[in-house]
Amino acid sequence: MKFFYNFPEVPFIDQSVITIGMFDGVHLGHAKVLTECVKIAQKKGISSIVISFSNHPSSYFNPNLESKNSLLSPDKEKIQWIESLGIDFLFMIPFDHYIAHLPAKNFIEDILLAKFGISDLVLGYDNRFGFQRKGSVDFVNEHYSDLIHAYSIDVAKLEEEIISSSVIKEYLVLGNLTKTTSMLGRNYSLHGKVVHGNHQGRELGFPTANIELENSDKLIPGLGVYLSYLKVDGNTVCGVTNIGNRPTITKDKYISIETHLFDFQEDIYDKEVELFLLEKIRDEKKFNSLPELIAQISADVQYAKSQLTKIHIAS
Ligand SMILES: Cc1cc2nc3c(=O)[nH]c(=O)nc-3n(C[C@H](O)[C@H](O)[C@H](O)COP(=O)(O)O)c2cc1C
Ligand SMILES: Nc1ncnc2c1ncn2[C@@H]1O[C@H](COP(=O)(O)OP(=O)(O)O)[C@@H](O)[C@H]1O
Repeated sequence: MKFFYNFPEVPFIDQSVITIGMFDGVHLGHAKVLTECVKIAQKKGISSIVISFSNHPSSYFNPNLESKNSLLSPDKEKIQWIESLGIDFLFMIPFDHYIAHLPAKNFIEDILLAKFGISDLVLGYDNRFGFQRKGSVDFVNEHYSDLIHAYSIDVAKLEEEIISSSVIKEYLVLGNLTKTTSMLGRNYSLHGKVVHGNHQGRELGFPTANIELENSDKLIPGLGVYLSYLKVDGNTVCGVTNIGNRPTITKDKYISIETHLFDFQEDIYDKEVELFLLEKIRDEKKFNSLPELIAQISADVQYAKSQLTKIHIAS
């Protein structure tokens, strides 16, 4: 797959199937839409194109609502997941004044037709595009049916609940990894680098790899202790992760993400890692003494190890 951060200046291709959307998280609902694009493209022998945005439309309309603007999948991850579904071209354009005010008619005529020779448009059940969200399957069928076949993809649900990026974000904030995993179709993960902490973990008997996130826009799940595994140097190592401000030791203002890895003694400072979260074990707590914190972490480790006997983690 090839990806670009701007629309091409000149006509790019003469026939294509296109979908448009933020696709944050590339969850199972998104996968249905993207897979349909690939299917149509293969059947017709044409290219599949995704038009997405490098910033969330909500960050344009509500720039101050930071929590709402965090992403399940910043660019790098979005590119990876969209590519894995077989899409040919991804355009991640800034959601700016021009895009926000571009009427659906111009979106279709100046971009979809002029630059990409669109023959098929696939949209999710509630997907809209163009100024005031006027662009839809009905709009295309009404005005452009001689040029474009427009398809709407059925809503994807999990146990009667609509799968959506905002619902997944809510589950992550609540620490519900079971729902998150089922809606994403994979484990939620955080990319980052192992950095130095206060070097206290070792003294407590539980060294922790402190992870600095690669992307500050990435949504951090709710504070607490999680059953998890870490990919480092091509190896998969299980452990327990604390996400929080460590009220027992020092109430940090910032949130730290730190993982104690099982049966592991290596120095992994400065390594690039991917941390996968499987299950929330408990909320973070302020203990009255260090021995109480240590006893609780021991219990967390014991519980996590017993859970790990019941699940398979692909290496
Ligand atoms: C599994 C696990 C659970 C933890 N739970 C708590 C907690 O409930 N409350 C707390 O204040 N700190 C908690 N911590 C954080 C420890 O206080 C932290 O690991 C210690 O401050 C070492 O930090 P360092 O890596 O910067 O040296 C937890 C850490 C781990 C690994
Ligand atoms: N079992 C382990 N789990 C996590 N990190 C480990 C482990 N064994 C060794 N390490 C290394 O030790 C570091 C953590 O030690 P710690 O005393 O908690 O220091 P820091 O406060 O800098 O994180 C990790 O970053 C990693 O390089």
